[in-house]
Amino acid sequence: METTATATLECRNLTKTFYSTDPPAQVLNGIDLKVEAGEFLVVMGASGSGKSTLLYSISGMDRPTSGSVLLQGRDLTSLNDTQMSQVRLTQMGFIFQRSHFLGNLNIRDNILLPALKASPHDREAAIARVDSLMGRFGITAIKRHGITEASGGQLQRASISRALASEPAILFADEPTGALNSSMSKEVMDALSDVHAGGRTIVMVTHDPGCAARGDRVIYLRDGLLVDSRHLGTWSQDQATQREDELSDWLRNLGF
Ligand SMILES: Nc1ncnc2c1ncn2[C@@H]1O[C@H](COP(=O)(O)OP(=O)(O)OP(=O)(O)O)[C@@H](O)[C@H]1O
Repeated sequence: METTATATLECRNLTKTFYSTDPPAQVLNGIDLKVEAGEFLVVMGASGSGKSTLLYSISGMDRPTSGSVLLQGRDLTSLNDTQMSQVRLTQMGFIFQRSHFLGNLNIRDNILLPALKASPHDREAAIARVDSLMGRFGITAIKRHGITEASGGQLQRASISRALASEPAILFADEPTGALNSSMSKEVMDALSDVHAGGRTIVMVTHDPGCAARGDRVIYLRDGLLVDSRHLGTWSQDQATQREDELSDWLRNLGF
């Protein structure tokens, strides 16, 4: 039976200041957060509140100024760049608002590439995983297509397949539906709900209460501080509207 890799993620007193501006920009001002194994955590807040900076700081894409980040108990801030790259490659998956794919490779080879890099000695297994993921997310029919021949929703599902192909313990998503219309957005969120149901830890930044309603818990940032959070419990499609309405009320009260 397939076991899903999953991990806890914890940050303690996390700060981030960008010194490239004058005056320096203090963007994260001491964030304490624990994401449980298998949890789907959503990060919300007004534009500029520090959501992406938090995501980058806890996923090793950028280094925090101070504080610690523990992935399954291991402090990522103590790793050098090579060690951090290896953790990102083998234990983390990433999805962004716009997927970046190589134009000279078809969709399947784009998905396969990082999986082969993560486990170069296990080519057959990587191919089998990629084909299985493409089937699971409904994109097998376009596997030999070029990047320009896929819709935005298909590309984001390809992006999710690529992120999962190396069997990461945690998936980070930064506005994964930000560039999609509502039906494509639903396709992508259905795929993420499916990933979550499989037990993987997910941390997602979004502006959209409908997407946020998929999570187990939503945290709200203001000026680089975690000012409130809301537990939603397990997602169910039947309660989608109710969950979104409740979240929207909560967000309105927070001034969103
Ligand atoms: N590399 C950088 N150098 C200087 N300032 C930065 C840098 N990256 C982000 N910032 C600043 O940090 C603040 C927070 O940015 P961040 O992208 O984390 O916010 P956000 O909440 O994700 O916003 P949005 O919803 O608009 O994407 C902004 O004021 C931004 O200008």
